[in-house]
Amino acid sequence: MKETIYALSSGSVPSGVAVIRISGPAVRKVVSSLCRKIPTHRQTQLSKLRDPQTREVLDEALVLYFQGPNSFTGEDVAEIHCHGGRAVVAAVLNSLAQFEACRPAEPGEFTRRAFDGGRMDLTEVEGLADLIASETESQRRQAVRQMGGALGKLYDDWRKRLIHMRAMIEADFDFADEEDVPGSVADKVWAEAGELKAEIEDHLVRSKSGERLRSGVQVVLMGAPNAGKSSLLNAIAGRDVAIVTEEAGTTRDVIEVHLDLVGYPVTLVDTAGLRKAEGVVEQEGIRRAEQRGREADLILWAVEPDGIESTDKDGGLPADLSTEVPVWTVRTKADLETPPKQDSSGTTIDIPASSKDRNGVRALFEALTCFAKETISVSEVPLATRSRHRHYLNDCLTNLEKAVTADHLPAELRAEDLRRAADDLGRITGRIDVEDLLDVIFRDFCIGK
Ligand SMILES: Nc1nc2c(ncn2[C@@H]2O[C@H](COP(=O)(O)OP(=O)(O)OP(=O)(O)O)[C@@H](O)[C@H]2O)c(=O)[nH]1
Repeated sequence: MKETIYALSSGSVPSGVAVIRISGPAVRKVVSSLCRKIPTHRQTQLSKLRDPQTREVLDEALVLYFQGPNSFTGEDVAEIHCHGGRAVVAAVLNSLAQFEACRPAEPGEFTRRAFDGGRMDLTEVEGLADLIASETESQRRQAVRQMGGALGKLYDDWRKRLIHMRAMIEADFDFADEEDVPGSVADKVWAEAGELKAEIEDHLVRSKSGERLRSGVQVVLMGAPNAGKSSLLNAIAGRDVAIVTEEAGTTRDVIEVHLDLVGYPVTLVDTAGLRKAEGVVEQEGIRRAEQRGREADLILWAVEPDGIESTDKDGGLPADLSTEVPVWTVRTKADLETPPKQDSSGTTIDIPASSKDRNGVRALFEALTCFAKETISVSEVPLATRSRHRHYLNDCLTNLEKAVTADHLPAELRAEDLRRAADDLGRITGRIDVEDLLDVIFRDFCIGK
């Protein structure tokens, strides 16, 4: 018999209220032992919780019961909303441990059971994980939509269309010898497959912003040592995230700060100053800095005013970076500029900013907010949000392309490519062999979810 699992599902204790969740076939037995009476399906019941052996009262709690399959996991589920004191929670968990059929849940195990029971597809599971991890308003909105099944439905619809196309082609060659089946069925199918391919391509292009919304727009601060990068990071973040000293080469590793710019997520990254470094640690820091620069959506290139001698000016922005990634020049330490320079009105954005008197920091903040908005452009249509989705969508496109263009090949082979394309979409929603993926996906969940 399947084990019944339990876990503290609310945050860390102590807290006002703690929620302990139980799921599995022994739920009715456990609940009736702890609080005598099982609540009506989906209704709350105020109960005295008692130790199953000693019958000592542990707490007075609200208990909810969801009869399977109409529950989150699809199994019988109970939730105990008790007081969130450490001793209370420990006592309730200890009581649950006394039942032979019960054991503590693994991270994400409730959701895993919901997936195994067909209550959620994989994109919904990922949406739920994203919702729990969401830090900004726009991330929350996207996650809610995905958790509600919008993305999974899109892929399921596409998959059904492909399955239908394949059925039409197979019917066409089954009846190829019969004269009354019009030969144009196949032509129509290949035209439809071409249309679907264009839809998926369009979806992939727009989904770049879905992925960015999930992970945050990557803005990387680069420049010579001592140019004022860490100070700028701290000034934009409004707190001391990075260490600032007068010594060149202070920042050795990559430092990240997650910002919520009016609802848009931005990851601002401080990096080691670029110069011809001698030491192994600094060289590695510079290698990491350049790597992050390559993955960036935007580089903020920090440049000190002329005449300041603190900077090693022998390292520049590598040429491949300045051509591949948009670069804004930020003239740091603007308070030291004499006389202050005028804003340049060239094609590159040039922003003077002083971390000391904060002049220009506001303007930089606003420019970054606009950049994040443009990069993310929150959309009402569902977008792919993970590289995993992108990977299978690309596989699907490759198979569709083969099917559509191979008009010199027998229809059986082309129909097989349609099947492969449908399977690729099935892998995104978890309808097709994804066993090896599940551990990776559920590993990100916390215990109790
Ligand atoms: N006057 C003035 N000094 C600044 C400003 N920003 C930074 N500094 C000073 O410049 C020095 C270097 O600043 P950091 O922010 O550590 O520079 P960095 O580019 O991160 O340096 P590395 O980590 O060595 O690459 C420190 O002494 C700061 O106090 C500024 O806006 N105005």
